[in-house]
Amino acid sequence: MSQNKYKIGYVFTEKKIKHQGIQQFIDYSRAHDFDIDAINLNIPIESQGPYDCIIHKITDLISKANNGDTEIKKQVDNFENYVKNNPNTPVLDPLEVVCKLMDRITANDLLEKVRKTQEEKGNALFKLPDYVIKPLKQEELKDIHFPIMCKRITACSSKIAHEMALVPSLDKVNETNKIMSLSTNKENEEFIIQQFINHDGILFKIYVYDGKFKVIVRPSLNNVQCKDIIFFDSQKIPKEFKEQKIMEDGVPPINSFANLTPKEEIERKTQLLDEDRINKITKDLGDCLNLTLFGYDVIIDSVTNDYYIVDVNYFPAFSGVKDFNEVLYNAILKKIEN
Ligand SMILES: Nc1ncnc2c1ncn2[C@@H]1O[C@H](COP(=O)(O)OP(=O)(O)OP(=O)(O)O)[C@@H](O)[C@H]1O
Ligand SMILES: O=P(O)(O)O[C@H]1[C@H](OP(=O)(O)O)[C@@H](OP(=O)(O)O)[C@@H](O)[C@@H](O)[C@@H]1OP(=O)(O)O
Ligand SMILES: [Mg+2]
Repeated sequence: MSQNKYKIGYVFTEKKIKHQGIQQFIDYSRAHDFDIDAINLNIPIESQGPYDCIIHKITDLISKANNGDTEIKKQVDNFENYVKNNPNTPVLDPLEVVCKLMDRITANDLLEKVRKTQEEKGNALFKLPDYVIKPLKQEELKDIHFPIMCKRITACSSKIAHEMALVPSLDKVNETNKIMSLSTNKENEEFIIQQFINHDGILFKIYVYDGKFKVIVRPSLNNVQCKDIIFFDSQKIPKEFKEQKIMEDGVPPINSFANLTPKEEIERKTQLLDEDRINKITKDLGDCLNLTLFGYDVIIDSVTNDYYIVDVNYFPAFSGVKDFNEVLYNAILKKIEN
């Protein structure tokens, strides 16, 4: 090993590693003189270090440990103890901040803090959809304005975190509860009941990496157009737009997601996104979150053109971000050398 090689340890799930981006980052780092390898959480980390820096998306394991998996809890404890006992080893990103994004209430509170500070300075650049935390019972939601999005409080790192429903009206609430409770068996589970904002089916994913950002335009849920509940897995929303197909009767097919949106409509909506405003929002969020890697989702209201942030994630996929490897590599170097 050459003298100036830094030793980097990582903790990512196999799913995350298989993502081209992460494997490419590991290859890039090795080619640029990092001695980078997976940390084995089943044996003492001390015996594998010392590390110059650790990178991770350990939320998956934390989520399983919190749900009672004792073997995985030992792995998480191993990691947490190492971090605690080696305070001079930089961790990208600090666990206590990353964990704040694991439930939608805490994440929303952080977003609200940023929104409020902007408002107090007379410069409110985004809104958050109103929400309440309630069980899915008709009698509990009598005063709510429909349509609503129903999301679980847990935000990430499990299948159920991404199961959600768009509920068009109060009379569909009990039926929604029946279906949502199939995967948890919790009849009285509380959900985030969030105002659905019509946004013409276009979502802007903002990937933030070491202060830089990249906007990716994605299909989203169409404006509410039917009386049925739409159950979906948020990780299975189409990630690309396809050519619009006109059916034989000349009418385009109705679809829950806007992946068939005509090019002109995507362009019209995309022109509404002001990069300068996104730059300012990104900076304010970055100052509050203090994370090297995160992402957030913006939609633009069809009627008012207001910007809404509907989600914030730690270490999203960064697909389509061309200089990701280089920027992350340099961010790690900066952490080590400062
Ligand atoms: N309040 C809302 N109004 C309109 N559309 C919404 C709203 N909230 C979410 N959506 C749509 O549903 C999608 C999934 O919601 P959200 O991002 O909260 O799920 P998630 O499971 O946290 O996603 P991720 O995979 O990014 O972690 C959003 O990307 C957006 O297309
Ligand atoms: O699976 P994908 O490539 O879509 O990546 C998703 C990522 O999964 P990963 O951790 O395996 O990367 C998700 O993490 P968890 O919420 O499940 O923890 C979440 O951050 C999504 O926002 C990412 O979607 P994207 O940012 O691309 O829309
Ligand atoms: Mg999202």
